[in-house]
Amino acid sequence: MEDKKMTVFAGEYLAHSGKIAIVVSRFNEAVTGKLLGGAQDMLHRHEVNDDNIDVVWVPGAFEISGMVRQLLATNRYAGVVTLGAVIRGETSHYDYVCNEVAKGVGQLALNSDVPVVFGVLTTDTLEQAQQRAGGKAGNKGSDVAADILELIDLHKQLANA
Ligand SMILES: Nc1c(NC[C@H](O)[C@H](O)[C@H](O)CO)[nH]c(=O)[nH]c1=O
Ligand SMILES: CC(=O)[C@@H](O)COP(=O)(O)O
Repeated sequence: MEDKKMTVFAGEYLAHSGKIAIVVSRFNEAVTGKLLGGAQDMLHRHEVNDDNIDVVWVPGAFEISGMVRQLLATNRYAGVVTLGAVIRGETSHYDYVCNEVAKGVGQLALNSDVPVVFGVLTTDTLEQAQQRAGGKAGNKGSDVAADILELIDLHKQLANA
């Protein structure tokens, strides 16, 4: 998949303006680990080095929102990436987890001056998740890492307007 054209200044900007946090859930780690790798690879390719990337693991997608809230409160980050994989099981638990993580991350993104992106897979099957974590449907982690860089760029432009 061709990379979206990005402003390479992001790496330089981050060096002076903050870091990027990646909150990733451990549940379905075989999938979320690949999302993380995709996100890190995308950031590296846009000159964001590991000194400016903080990776925070949480048990499951339900815990992502609370951790994002804590990280935003530090005022240390120029952007926050969330990564997870919620895969439907036998019960309605899937629906509750999906609803809460989507609602929580959405509210945080809406109420924060720092961009927050949603990279949590919500799939019916493991195969669907695998396809979106480096399979034939691409890598959602890579996609949202590109999105956070674009948003950081936009926020910088707004701040300088
Ligand atoms: N079933 C999945 C979960 N469930 C766990 C919750 O996210 C949470 O960690 C637990 O309820 C304790 O609060 N989490 C996922 O990320 N993906 C799933 O498929
Ligand atoms: C998304 C979930 O919580 C799900 O994986 C749990 O599986 P089950 O509904 O079979 O308990």
